[in-house]
Amino acid sequence: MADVIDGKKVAEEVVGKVKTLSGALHAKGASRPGLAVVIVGEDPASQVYVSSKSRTAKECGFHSVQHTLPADTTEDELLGLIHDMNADHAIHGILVQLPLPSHIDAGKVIQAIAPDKDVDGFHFVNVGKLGAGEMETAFVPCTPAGSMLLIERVRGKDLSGLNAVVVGRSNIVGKPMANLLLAANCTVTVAHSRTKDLPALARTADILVAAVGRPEMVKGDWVKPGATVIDVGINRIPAPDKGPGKSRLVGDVAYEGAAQVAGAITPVPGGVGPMTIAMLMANTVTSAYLAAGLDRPSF
Ligand SMILES: NC(=O)C1=CN([C@@H]2O[C@H](COP(=O)(O)OP(=O)(O)OC[C@H]3O[C@@H](n4cnc5c(N)ncnc54)[C@H](OP(=O)(O)O)[C@@H]3O)[C@@H](O)[C@H]2O)C=CC1
Ligand SMILES: Nc1nc(=O)c2c([nH]1)NC[C@@H]1CN(c3ccc(C(=O)N[C@@H](CCC(=O)O)C(=O)O)cc3)C=[N+]21
Repeated sequence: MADVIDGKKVAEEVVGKVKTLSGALHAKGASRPGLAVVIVGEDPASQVYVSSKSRTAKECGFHSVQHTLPADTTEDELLGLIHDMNADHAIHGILVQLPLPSHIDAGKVIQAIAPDKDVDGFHFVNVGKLGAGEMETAFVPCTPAGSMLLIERVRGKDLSGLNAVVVGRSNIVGKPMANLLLAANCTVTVAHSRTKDLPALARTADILVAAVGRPEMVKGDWVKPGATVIDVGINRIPAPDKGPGKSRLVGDVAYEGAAQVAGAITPVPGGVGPMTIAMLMANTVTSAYLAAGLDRPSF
């Protein structure tokens, strides 16, 4: 049976480190890290994540601001808010919760965030820095960054020569994940909906990352014995066994089968999800250190 990678525990360790760094910044006379989270509309799933982000930010000793805007907020109003936060010295990190309502151009909004406050790592400046290996000043997207920390916990920091397969090529997970693994000297293959014979490809992976958004798609017989399996998927599916109208959270990996074969595997919940929030805090404290002219902390 695979080792279960406890993302909740590693996330708590990261948050503990952020707390210490945040306190040290205060002791140096610099302003404490400030994180602003913006949510447009009433999507209940988004609200759960957003309140969890705000709670963790406060736990880290951050100045934490949450803007909950009505669903009919115009693009110009949102751009105006971002403009103000870009100029606000108390704010070191800006996160606009995705998805946005369809009348707002999400791409335009993301590119309006100052790159040095873009703690999601979605701005083209940060995308480019990651692609070019400029890691000293880049903000790396939180989910792939957190997944890398989990992989390093299992395999150590030297991943040289390992075969990595990333299933999914989104800008927020798949592509940055592939870039991080490449920067760590893995041989990386990125799979997507047009990939031929995905099960056979997946079986070549020493490190298999599933970021597809399809509940339990990756089966046990897709997994190479001993592989490290990182399940990024967060899918809420009906669970009539728990009662009428009840639901359950599952990943993109069929956990029971995969855990029979893998060397180590992340559970859902309690795997990558908590790491995403922890890395948001890490990016925000990093932004505050860089704004204060201090060395970049490492995680
Ligand atoms: N744990 C966390 O903190 C986070 C979790 N997530 C979760 O991760 C998952 C992925 O998110 P995200 O990257 O935003 O999703 P997207 O929908 O943006 O991307 C999904 C990717 O999977 C590919 N894909 C879809 N179907 C198949 C298939 N049958 N075979 C192979 N590839 C396929 C798509 O291919 P193509 O490009 O060809 O369409 C696409 O590249 C979701 O479950 C999401 O909820 C997301 C962000 C954070
Ligand atoms: N600008 C932006 N940045 C994001 O990082 C971003 C976003 N928009 N939109 C939505 C996705 C999704 N996301 C998650 C964060 C934490 C958990 C998480 O903590 N999950 C818990 C379970 C939570 C539950 O029970 O629902 C776990 O996996 O254990 C999941 C998903 C961040 N996202």
